[in-house]
Amino acid sequence: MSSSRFSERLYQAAEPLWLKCHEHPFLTELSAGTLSTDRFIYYLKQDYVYLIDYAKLFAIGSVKARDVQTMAKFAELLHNTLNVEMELHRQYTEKFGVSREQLEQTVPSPTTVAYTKYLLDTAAHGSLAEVVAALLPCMWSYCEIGTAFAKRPGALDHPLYREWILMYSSEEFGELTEWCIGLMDKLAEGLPEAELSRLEERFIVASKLEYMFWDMAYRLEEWPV
Ligand SMILES: Cc1ncc(C[n+]2csc(CCO)c2C)c(N)n1
Repeated sequence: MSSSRFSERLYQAAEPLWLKCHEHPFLTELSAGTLSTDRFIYYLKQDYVYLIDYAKLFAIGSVKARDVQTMAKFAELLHNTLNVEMELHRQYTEKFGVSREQLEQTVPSPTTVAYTKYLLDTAAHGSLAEVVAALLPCMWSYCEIGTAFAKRPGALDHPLYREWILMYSSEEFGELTEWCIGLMDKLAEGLPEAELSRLEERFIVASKLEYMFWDMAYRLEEWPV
């Protein structure tokens, strides 16, 4: 990756935050197969309602796109989120006796509200480039986590966490992430520094919210009142 690419600047700015995610006990325990199931179920339920809002971001990306190819790619991502990623969550939670209705009725925690509303605010008020900057850490960081975990000895042997790791380390998911990174670079081309730093801010805030999401799940966060 050439250093002139805007995505490289984003990566460097977010790297310390992403490393903190890799070191978070939720993820180190997940990759070691020792994460408690109550934490994992809590995460899946919160992530399910998170993904409902996140999917809307792809729909809005499709609306804001300037060409049919980009529209189609966002539609593919929307389809993938609703039917592949959320299906994994439905299958996982079914094993623990949580129905689809219960999943959909999950009360979003404070961190889930913060993250999803931040994304939807970007979609409502931002340019297509801002939307892509805000959604990219979610895809890119999961791709990095999935790929790193798949290489760890024994990580794929765990009967519960295997499917999760396989999904995020899959080739198809890697290609979708690469496409989003490429789109970010294309949209950033020729923009003035003031605009670029606005994009960087969206990317960094979303990266911080990614960290907070892992932490929320580990703490089984509840509303204080
Ligand atoms: C908090 C949180 N952040 C990122 C993802 C990962 N993710 C969300 S949408 C999407 C793209 C295609 O479905 C991916 C990879 C998640 N599940 N939950």
